Amino acid sequence: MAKITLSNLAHAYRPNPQSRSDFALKQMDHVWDDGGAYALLGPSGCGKTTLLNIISGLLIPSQGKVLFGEVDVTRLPTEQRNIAQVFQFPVVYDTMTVYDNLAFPLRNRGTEAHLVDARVRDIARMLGMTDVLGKKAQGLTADAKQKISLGRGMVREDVSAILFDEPLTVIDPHMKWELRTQLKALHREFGHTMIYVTHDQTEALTFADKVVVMYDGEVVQMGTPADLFERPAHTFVGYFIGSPGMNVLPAKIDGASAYIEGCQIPLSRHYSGLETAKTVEIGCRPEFLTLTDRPDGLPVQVRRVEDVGRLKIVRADFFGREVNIIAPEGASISDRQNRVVFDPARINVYADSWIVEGKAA
Ligand SMILES: Nc1ncnc2c1ncn2[C@@H]1O[C@H](COP(=O)(O)OP(=O)(O)OP(=O)(O)O)[C@@H](O)[C@H]1O
Repeated sequence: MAKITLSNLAHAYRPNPQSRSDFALKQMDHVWDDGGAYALLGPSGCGKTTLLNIISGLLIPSQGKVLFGEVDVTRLPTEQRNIAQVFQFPVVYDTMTVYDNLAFPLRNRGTEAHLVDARVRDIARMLGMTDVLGKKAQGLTADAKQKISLGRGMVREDVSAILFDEPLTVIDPHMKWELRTQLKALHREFGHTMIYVTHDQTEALTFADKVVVMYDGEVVQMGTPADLFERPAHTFVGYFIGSPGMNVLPAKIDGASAYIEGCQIPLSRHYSGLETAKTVEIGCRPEFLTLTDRPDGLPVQVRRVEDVGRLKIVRADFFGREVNIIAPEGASISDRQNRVVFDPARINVYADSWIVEGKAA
């Protein structure tokens, strides 16, 4: 296992990149902890695969270095990087038994038979595959085959990192939850450094200790699921994480107050120096807006209420913009509730899409 350092790293597919927009991966500096579980999360085309390919050795970056521990691997081919990889589609030998498939990476390295046996049985137990160890892979379902691929990825203890590229794509929806849970348990038990690429926020948030959110070739935030929820560093993280995402509204800020169409919204922190920003916005998650009939709330018009079981999502018009408000399951929503109140402690301020810290008010 190894710490992974990305130093001054950037990549352009075109030769002689001139401007920032020529880079599919914009310059980044990160250190990922030894034994950490990281998810690379972002929409299609944001650069996840480019970054993963640089880490796995499929791609040599146009700039910067990749270190595994203290070793510079930037130009080493994949087979010399001591990594395991799990892809979108199962990579298994159909004519071999499940046992032999799982044992393959260890036998390939000359591991002693009794150690192979112990490890294969351990992995099979964690994956719930003990009963099928003697069966040929041929004839197993796609789910079961992908479980074998996951197991093969995890079977070696001495890899620097395990890279997962959207590994649950072929898995039936009801099995996804189970496999995510198993992967998390495998990580807890074996402590590998893991990097998991996905565009699915649920997968990223349940699997990773740290989620690396990418947008337009850039890492816009690396944080725990709680960081991403509570303090999105960029408005994109606010939109992308959460269902529905954060409400982002243009506002004027004066000290510890935000103003929208002249209406005051109190803030819990004091802000200054925003005059030079091209855009100033406040962000507040639907969970921290309350629909009310209190006269001190701001005017809002309910357009639609979606009952999603555990809660209700209220879609409302707020000065010509849609805002989403989450109401409790049992809340009855009437015409009299035509006001909204923001929780001051849960409002973030953004200048040119990036969060502004502010000072204690
Ligand atoms: N071989 C290539 N040659 C030129 N441009 C490429 C190449 N591969 C990717 N790109 C471009 O680089 C950018 C990042 O692509 P990348 O595949 O890394 O994104 P991604 O986040 O993995 O997307 P997806 O989830 O769709 O796989 C995109 O604009 C893409 O068009």
